[in-house]
Amino acid sequence: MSGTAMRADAIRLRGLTLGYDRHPAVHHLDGTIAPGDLLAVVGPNGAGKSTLLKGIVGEIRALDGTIETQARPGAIAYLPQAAEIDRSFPLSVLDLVAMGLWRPLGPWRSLSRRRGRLLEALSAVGLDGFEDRPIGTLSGGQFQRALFARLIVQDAGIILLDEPFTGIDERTTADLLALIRGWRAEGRTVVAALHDLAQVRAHFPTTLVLARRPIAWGPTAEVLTPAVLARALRLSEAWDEAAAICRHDEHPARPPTEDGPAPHAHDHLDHHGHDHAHPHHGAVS
Ligand SMILES: Nc1ncnc2c1ncn2[C@@H]1O[C@H](COP(=O)(O)OP(=O)(O)OP(=O)(O)O)[C@@H](O)[C@H]1O
Repeated sequence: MSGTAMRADAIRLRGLTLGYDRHPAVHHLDGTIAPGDLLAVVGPNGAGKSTLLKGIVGEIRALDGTIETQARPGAIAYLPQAAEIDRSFPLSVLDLVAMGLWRPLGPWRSLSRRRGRLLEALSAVGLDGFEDRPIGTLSGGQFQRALFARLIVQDAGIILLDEPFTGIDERTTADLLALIRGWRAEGRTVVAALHDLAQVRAHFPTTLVLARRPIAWGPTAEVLTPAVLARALRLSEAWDEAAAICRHDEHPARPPTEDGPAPHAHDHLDHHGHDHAHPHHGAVS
């Protein structure tokens, strides 16, 4: 980690639809993730949280709309859900952390001159002396610490975390949350998909509630209300998995912008909800 102040770039979502095989998983996303924000993305299972993070990092392409950021390639770091990471690969902890340097150095450059920086990152996550351990021998918490060390050496302005604390013990979670606070203090933007709402309330100043589309986005205390959460659950349950893509002019919503968030955006139900307020379902050709 450079330790110096960073100027992360804003991430602008405009009429964004993301999905798989032409079926939207999340749609009608409009808004701006401000530089230096610490944003929690919450919502029921299957609400589209992981899909949004994958869209921002460029792992999947937008089916409609755009994601705009001035961030250069490599300036966005991404921690996938633990279940998506193969730990059987025969890597040492140091090799794993060194993968954070691939973008700037390329995979075959000598790491010997960087060893100090890698060891420093391991020390920052409480893994002193673990550098030669095969990753398959680490506990879940230790492995997550090693992945955070990889994020540290990646030194990105924007950091996306997909359920970073699921299945992780309290002590490790507290240590990793402290690292995240440090990243924010350095001016980095952090976006995390999370399930623990108490944790969100305690540590994340801004929240986006997703239920296949944004239900609310703004200051956490204003957004995480029982009414918003009930609505997210209801809309998520009513989602039609086989739906095609909507035209983006079907959903005039007041998005959060740099001028100020819209914590109660989307005060209408759509065709995926119960009242079928938008009966058309035009596929985008
Ligand atoms: N690779 C894929 N191929 C097809 N559909 C997918 C794929 N990945 C996710 N989906 C679908 O997209 C929808 C949104 O899934 P996503 O993983 O983004 O939700 P989530 O909010 O992260 O859920 P969870 O909290 O359970 O992790 C779901 O219906 C899911 O089945």
